[in-house]
Amino acid sequence: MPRFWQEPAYLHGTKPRTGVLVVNLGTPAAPTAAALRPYLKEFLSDPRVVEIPRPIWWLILNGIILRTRPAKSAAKYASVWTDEGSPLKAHTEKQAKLLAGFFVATGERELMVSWAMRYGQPSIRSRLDEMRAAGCTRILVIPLYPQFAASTTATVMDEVANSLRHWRNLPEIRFIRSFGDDPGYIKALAASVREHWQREGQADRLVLSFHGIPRRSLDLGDPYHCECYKTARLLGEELKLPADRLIVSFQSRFGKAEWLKPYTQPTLEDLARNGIGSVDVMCPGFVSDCLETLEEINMECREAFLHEGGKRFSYIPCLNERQDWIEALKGLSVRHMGHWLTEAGPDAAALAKQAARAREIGASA
Ligand SMILES: C=CC1=C(C)c2cc3[nH]c(cc4nc(cc5[nH]c(cc1n2)c(C)c5CCC(=O)O)C(CCC(=O)O)=C4C)c(C)c3C=C
Ligand SMILES: [Fe+2]
Ligand SMILES: [Fe+2]
Repeated sequence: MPRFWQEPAYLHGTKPRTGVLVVNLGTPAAPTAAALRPYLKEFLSDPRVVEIPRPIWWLILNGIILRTRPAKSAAKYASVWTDEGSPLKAHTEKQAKLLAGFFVATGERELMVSWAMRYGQPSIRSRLDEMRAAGCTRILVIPLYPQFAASTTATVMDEVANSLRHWRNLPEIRFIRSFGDDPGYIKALAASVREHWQREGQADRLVLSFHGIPRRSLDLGDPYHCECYKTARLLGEELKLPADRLIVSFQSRFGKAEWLKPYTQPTLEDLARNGIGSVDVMCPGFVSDCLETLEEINMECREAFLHEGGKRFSYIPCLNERQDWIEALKGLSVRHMGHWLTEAGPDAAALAKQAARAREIGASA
């Protein structure tokens, strides 16, 4: 009988390899209209991102948006592009490498840490394939969105499931659903605010600007809005900041429909008009600086605030490569991996039996 079956190492009692995949939104390959078009097409074709019925949305997307937006967005991307490429990509890659370093430092050498983008490259599917080739039988997926939204976190879950449709022998999979109330994440945010205050002094208001979603998503039950407010409350408590000094707003409105309010830019303009001279602005819904923070907040919103009479606009960067944040990410990963770090695969015995049976009947396991 030909030996067309193969026993993987984990059937012989070796601890299975575990993969940790951090995933961010995605970004164009270059700050050009030609690179923006396929990125925006993939992103905005996702029915979780734009919920307008398909024939109508297809016409709007292809007939209007993909003709006009790529050039406009490319100019914005060009204003924040770095020698390392897109800021979002550069930060995500560094965060994954630092996380891997933390695991090596604490002796978890069997862990494979990788990063992917939900839209664009490197794709989730290609990274999962690499993990399979490396022998990972357990995979923890960490969408880098602190607050859950169907248009972000759930799309990562969709894409992981889609990718696994092409596998036969599936790994164990876990997702970190959200971490907007994780004490490590909140403490890292609070530390970055305190350090900023020490350097630059405290402004009249601390504005927390989160990425928006359509108002309709909230009405249909999306928990994102509540999770943003929870993060804001916990951060305010950690900073012992009186409630009237803290303002929550939502940025990056897309399209004509109503989105979560209050909108960030009009909020900042109102503050300036009402005599609030200085603001500290931070974006806790993004763990990596990107177009939406560096250009929309630190350029467009800064200009709008100063134009309306504001005196000092101070942007507090995202957590990026802060050590306390990477430690928080490690803590989150370890808690979610649970017994994976200490026990052999729970189904190793069952798989061994299955392989023996397959050998008996001459089938492929
Ligand atoms: C942090 C969470 C995010 C949510 C929620 C979100 C929802 C959402 N976004 C769009 C449309 C666009 N977003 C764009 C950029 C962008 N969005 C996020 C994060 C969230 N989006 C990030 C991190 C980025 C920056 C990417 C980068 O490369 O730096 C863009 C592209 C830029 C542009 O043309 O303006 C669009 C478009 C929708 C429709 C939506 C929810 C329904
Ligand atoms: Fe977005
Ligand atoms: Fe934007």
